[in-house]
Amino acid sequence: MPSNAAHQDAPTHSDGPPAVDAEGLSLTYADGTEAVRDVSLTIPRGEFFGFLGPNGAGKTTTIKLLSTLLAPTGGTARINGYDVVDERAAVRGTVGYMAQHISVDTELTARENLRFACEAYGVTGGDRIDELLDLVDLADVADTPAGNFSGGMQKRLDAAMALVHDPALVFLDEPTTGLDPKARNRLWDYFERINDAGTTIFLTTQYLEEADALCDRLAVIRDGELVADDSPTALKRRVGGTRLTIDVEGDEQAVETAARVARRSGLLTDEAALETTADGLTVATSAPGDHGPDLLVALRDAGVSVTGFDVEEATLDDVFLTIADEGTPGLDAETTQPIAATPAGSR
Ligand SMILES: Nc1ncnc2c1ncn2[C@@H]1O[C@H](COP(=O)(O)OP(=O)(O)OP(=O)(O)O)[C@@H](O)[C@H]1O
Repeated sequence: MPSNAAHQDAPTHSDGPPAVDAEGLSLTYADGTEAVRDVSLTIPRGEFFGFLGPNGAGKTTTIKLLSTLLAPTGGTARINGYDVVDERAAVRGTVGYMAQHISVDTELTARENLRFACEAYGVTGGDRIDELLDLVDLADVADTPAGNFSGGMQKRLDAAMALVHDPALVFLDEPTTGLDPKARNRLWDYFERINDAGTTIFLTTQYLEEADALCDRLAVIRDGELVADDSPTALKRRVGGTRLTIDVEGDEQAVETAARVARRSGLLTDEAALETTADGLTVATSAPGDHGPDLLVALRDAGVSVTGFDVEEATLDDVFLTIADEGTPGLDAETTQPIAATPAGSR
């Protein structure tokens, strides 16, 4: 536990005020760049929250505002109940920050790096170090210089260093960029373990697959403004959720017959979008279970011969691409600006 008195006020990570409660948060840099504009966001304790957006959208600036590294030029934010301007020390006692760039000292061993982080946070007692080494699977190499570690091991050590004071909320700024899939998967496990233990996680990532696998909720920022805020499933539903593809035997007329049967079957809910293709039909729907099998039976009963059937789940990539192509259909009624497709490149 941290020595910080403010943190000790919070009985457990799951109790108390929201982890993040921001209202109209804004930051304009000295050169006039409006990096964060009027961002309002509430993150309940214990949530695994994903913050997405293209390069330069304002993700890191938002994290810096929420972790008190920058002071807002507008709006307010409370972190675990503490104000980011008036109670900076208290906020810092309740948050951990894993920055984009690895901050481990490669000359020091894993244990020495953690000891150093403990000193920086004023944390006493060695138990926490062993616990963290175990948690990130570095106990066996605790006394090896971090310079001998792989990139993934250094990232794991870096993450452990952000946790020495047992923060209620941890910011992970693109923690897996540049790692191979195996190392990334290991870090995912670790982040899930931290979250399962009650720590709120605020993750920025360039990998939509990562956001999809880990996050309870996602917000998307573009040009400093929030343009979407929902669960991954809800975001996918809003761009069609699942796509059924049904191929039928015969010519254009057979396809038209199939479409007519499907429309009249009473099986398609209002939100389902049916389109004809050269080979048959596609149905974009958020409730595939309600349509698929019964629809096939209805077609067969009407004498339509089905030659192929496929079900494809929408991905977050579809969400991003749809937003880029069409503006922000259904994502946020008040939004006027589309966001770009998956951000590429790294710092
Ligand atoms: N110190 C600074 N002074 C002026 N402008 C800045 C400064 N830091 C960042 N910016 C600008 O603010 C905007 C938001 O930058 P920020 O780093 O928050 O974006 P980001 O979403 O984290 O991007 P990335 O994915 O590339 O890390 C960008 O236009 C960036 O160029």
